Amino acid sequence: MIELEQAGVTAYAPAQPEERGSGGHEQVVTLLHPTTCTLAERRIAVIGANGSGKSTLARLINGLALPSSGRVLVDGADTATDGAAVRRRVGFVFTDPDAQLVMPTPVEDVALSLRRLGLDRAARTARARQVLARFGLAERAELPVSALSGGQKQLLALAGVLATEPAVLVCDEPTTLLDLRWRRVVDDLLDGLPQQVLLVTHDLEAAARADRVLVVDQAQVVHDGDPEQAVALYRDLMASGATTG
Ligand SMILES: Nc1ncnc2c1ncn2[C@@H]1O[C@H](COP(=O)(O)OP(=O)(O)OP(=O)(O)O)[C@@H](O)[C@H]1O
Repeated sequence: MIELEQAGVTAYAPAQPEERGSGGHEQVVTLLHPTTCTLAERRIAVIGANGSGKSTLARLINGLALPSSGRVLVDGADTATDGAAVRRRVGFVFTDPDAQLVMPTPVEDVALSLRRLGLDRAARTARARQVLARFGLAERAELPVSALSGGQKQLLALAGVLATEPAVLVCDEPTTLLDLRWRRVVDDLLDGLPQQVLLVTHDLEAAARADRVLVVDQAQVVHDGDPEQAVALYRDLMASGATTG
């Protein structure tokens, strides 16, 4: 269970160039206004305009971003004071798989993720191969990661995160870089997972399949609940053209 209790995020932004000469100071900007919600549904989607605060909300959940006010709990563990426990529970998949693939080959990359399970090297490698097979990557286990297609890299990034069997999976636009075929593969995979999944997405079809949808607009959660209403509100916001990050 994910709990946000008045969790808000602010950051310091540099003064605008025209203000610097006249002694302009850094400004505090709000990336997410204080937000309270308890997320227990199995499939949760977060939608909203570019720059609205979706990634900030997602990053709060595994402690990649810490709240400037309030707190965030995952199964009772506070992201600010118990970050290691939170990261063991919450896997995070980035939009760009290159941001998280660090080893030369797929098998080594997945084996690296498995390190914290306390397995020895041979067991890690054997387990990594099993995981890769599940993701249709068995034949590519020893290829250079750079030789994989974008879709295969995204699957590999997902494989590495899911290999550690997190209780919660947070995905920040995991299909944005993919063609329709690979998007379907990843969508099907995410839909079939037993874990709780929080998906940040611009894909309204994927959002409509969720149990609960949060719409973020101008650093604020402006809708939390029914997927159909959420998608309609998002379309209205886009049509009005008033939305900015
Ligand atoms: N450290 C920071 N300092 C200042 N502004 C920031 C910082 N981090 C993010 N922002 C700004 O906060 C806003 C929200 O960013 P966020 O990444 O959460 O948006 P998003 O809804 O995920 O957008 P997108 O759909 O484009 O990925 C953006 O305008 C971004 O530029």
